[in-house]
Amino acid sequence: IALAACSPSASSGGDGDAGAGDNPYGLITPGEIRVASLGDAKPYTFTDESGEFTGFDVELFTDVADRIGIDKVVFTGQDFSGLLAAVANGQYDVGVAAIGITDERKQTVDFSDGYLAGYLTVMASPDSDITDEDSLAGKRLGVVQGTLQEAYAVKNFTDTELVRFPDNNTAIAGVNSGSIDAHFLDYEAAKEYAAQFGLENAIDIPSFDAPAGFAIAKGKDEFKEALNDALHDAMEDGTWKELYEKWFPGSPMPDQYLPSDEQGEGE
Ligand SMILES: NC(=O)CC[C@H](NC[C@@]1(O)OC[C@@H](O)[C@@H](O)[C@@H]1O)C(=O)O
Repeated sequence: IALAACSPSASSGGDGDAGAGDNPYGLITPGEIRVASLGDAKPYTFTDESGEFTGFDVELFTDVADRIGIDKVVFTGQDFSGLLAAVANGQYDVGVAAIGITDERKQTVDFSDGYLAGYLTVMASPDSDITDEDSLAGKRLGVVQGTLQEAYAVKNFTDTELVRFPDNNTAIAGVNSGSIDAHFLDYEAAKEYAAQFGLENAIDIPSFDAPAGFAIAKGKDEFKEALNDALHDAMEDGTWKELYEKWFPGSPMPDQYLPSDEQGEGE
């Protein structure tokens, strides 16, 4: 992968340099944000029938970008396994794809504050006998390479044969064809596939300790701080809540991202 010829922050030099003024966030192309995303992680990030990127994460990030004065946001689909490296080496300004914040990933990239805490889901066909983690022993379980699901399964499902896929679509095709017994993916994406193929959630595992965040290259503190301020504004004025209800109707809503005067109320 050709490293970015010269990262804009290098070319814009230190403070006071005219360059820093027109590219304070060290963007690859001033005035435009290049986003590494996924095409098939509906309803978080996906391409709709017209090929446009959309979904909860896409609309939240686009709102945040607008708040920091950047209205040109270009999304590109990637395999998840290569996404963080592509952000770290300057091919993209940010990664947006329900990317859970973990210490291990923080060795490669920096993250914004968290914006979505939910569940990891093992999904299988209705006639499967998978009902809990123990019943996965001896089974073939799909995981998308590089995901938290892969790391969790390696650590916890030691008697299960893991089959790695580049993306959810190919893994779900594996479940439907019977070549694997179940697939391990994100809760809301599982709900979409359940509706589409009559598959079911067999196990839901909380991932509240690894909320999704926007991934950016290390050392871009001005960009990170601007994203965080805008993200918190979007939570405080109810934009986050509106998008959550639009894209995850009926799902339990974590209250830490609601306007402060709505926090602490019932579930
Ligand atoms: N887009 C993907 O396939 C990402 C899969 C996986 N997402 C986990 C997660 O960020 O999904 C959104 C929320 O539920 C988070 O709590 C969760 O850790 C990961 O970060 O590895």
